Amino acid sequence: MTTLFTDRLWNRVEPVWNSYLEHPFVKGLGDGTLEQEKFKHWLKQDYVYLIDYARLFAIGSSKAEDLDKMVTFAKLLHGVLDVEMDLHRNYAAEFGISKEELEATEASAITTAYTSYMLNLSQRGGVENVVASVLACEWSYNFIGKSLAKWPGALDDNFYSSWVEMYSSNEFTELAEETKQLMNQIAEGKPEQELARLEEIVVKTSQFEYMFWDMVEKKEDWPVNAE
Ligand SMILES: Cc1ncc(C[n+]2csc(CCO)c2C)c(N)n1
Repeated sequence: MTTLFTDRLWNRVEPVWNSYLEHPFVKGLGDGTLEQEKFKHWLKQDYVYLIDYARLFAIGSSKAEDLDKMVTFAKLLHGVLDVEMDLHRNYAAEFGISKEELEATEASAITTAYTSYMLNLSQRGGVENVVASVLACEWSYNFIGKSLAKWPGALDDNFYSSWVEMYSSNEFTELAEETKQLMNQIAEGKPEQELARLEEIVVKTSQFEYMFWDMVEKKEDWPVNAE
């Protein structure tokens, strides 16, 4: 039996992703104790992150070599803009933050570095770079959601239960599975050197995911106030 490329990736990223579950921000989401000011920082930074993230799918759609892949990217694009970002808009409304205010958030240093890394790779390469760039984000949130959903009380009604519900939902599991399948299709027949290069992208984006959790935990923006 041949191993899937995503199984090989899993072996590399598992230790990094397990570290997310030990991170105070993620633990706070799971046990419902996360400080709301920290969550607000995540909400705003993640909103502007998702705007650039959505562009990645648009790039993927334009670079797709067949209609099937074009449709997959378009579906993923819709998933970000109309499903995932609705979660953010709903939470923002509870905080009294408008859509416009969310959208006007200035991206922090880490948000900028992370989205610029993915956009640069996706603009330079073909669909393989796009899929390698988006994979860890989607799959790791689903991994976190499903892990937290097993924690006692995580799905009981608390401020963060809809977060856990959304990222562990069947709909998001399917989106992550679809992206994994796409990665496996694209990896098929590629030489080892190319597979190793794509693997590095998934490892780096997984590291960026950790940095993002840490940035929101510390409510970081930019290191020096230049107002
Ligand atoms: C920093 C950061 N990383 C990953 C996600 C999760 N995510 C991004 S796109 C997508 C799939 C379709 O919307 C998912 C699950 C996030 N929100 N923020």
